[in-house]
Amino acid sequence: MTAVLEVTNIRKSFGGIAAVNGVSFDVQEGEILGLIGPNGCGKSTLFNCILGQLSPSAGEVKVDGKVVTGMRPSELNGLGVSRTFQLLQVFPKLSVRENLILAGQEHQGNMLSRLLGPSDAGLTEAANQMIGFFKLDHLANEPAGGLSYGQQKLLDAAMAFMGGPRLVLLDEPAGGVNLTMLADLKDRLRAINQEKRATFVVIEHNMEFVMSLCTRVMVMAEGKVLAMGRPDEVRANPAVIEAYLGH
Ligand SMILES: Nc1ncnc2c1ncn2[C@@H]1O[C@H](COP(=O)(O)OP(=O)(O)OP(=O)(O)O)[C@@H](O)[C@H]1O
Repeated sequence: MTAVLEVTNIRKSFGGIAAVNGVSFDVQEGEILGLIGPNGCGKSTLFNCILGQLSPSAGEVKVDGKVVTGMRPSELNGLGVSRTFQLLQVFPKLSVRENLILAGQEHQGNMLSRLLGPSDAGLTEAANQMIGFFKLDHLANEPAGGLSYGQQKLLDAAMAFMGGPRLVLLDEPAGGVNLTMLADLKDRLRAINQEKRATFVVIEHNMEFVMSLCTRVMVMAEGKVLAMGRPDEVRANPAVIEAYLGH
């Protein structure tokens, strides 16, 4: 079976600092891989190297067996790779539905259809489905800026799933989200993973969220992989406890 994502020996240095120092892992179809580690250990840099925001100093990235190292984010979108950022990417003045339509257009990456096609690019139905799926029906016509922070994070996650991506990289989806919304977010991510067979990689500092959502967890420390395994294995790993969980 071919992995959806294969990362081999990725390195990225900034000046003299090796932010990512030889990281290899793969993610199988339908998996939810958690990526944890202390601040500054290289998680975001690794994401950015996989997603074309940064070009790695060395190493290779494959999606569905195809080498994509150094591809631009828009090209990766075309291959069904999507992401969220640590900071919200919603447009506050646009409604929830309009934000979803815009995200869908971006994933289509086709400027010509954006300019020449219908104004919703034929995406209203897909946006409505996503609104239903993420239980945002009562907010569909509200400007995103009027939503609570947790609701905006839910919308931000929903936007990454427009266009039915094969692989989604989520950067701190639970950051700053209150407990009630956290349960909703986890529930929705689980459901979309199961129903759409979407594969995720999730960077997250909320340990309870990661351990209960993910099928496997990778721990990074100082630019390297410290541990990889099922949540219970990682929790019990003495090196992980020493480097991270214990603090
Ligand atoms: N553009 C950059 N220029 C110089 N150094 C950088 C740059 N981006 C990241 N770094 C450095 O690379 C290292 C890894 O940072 P990175 O943001 O990837 O860590 P992280 O694990 O995502 O941290 P956090 O959990 O705080 O988001 C840090 O030492 C950081 O200061």
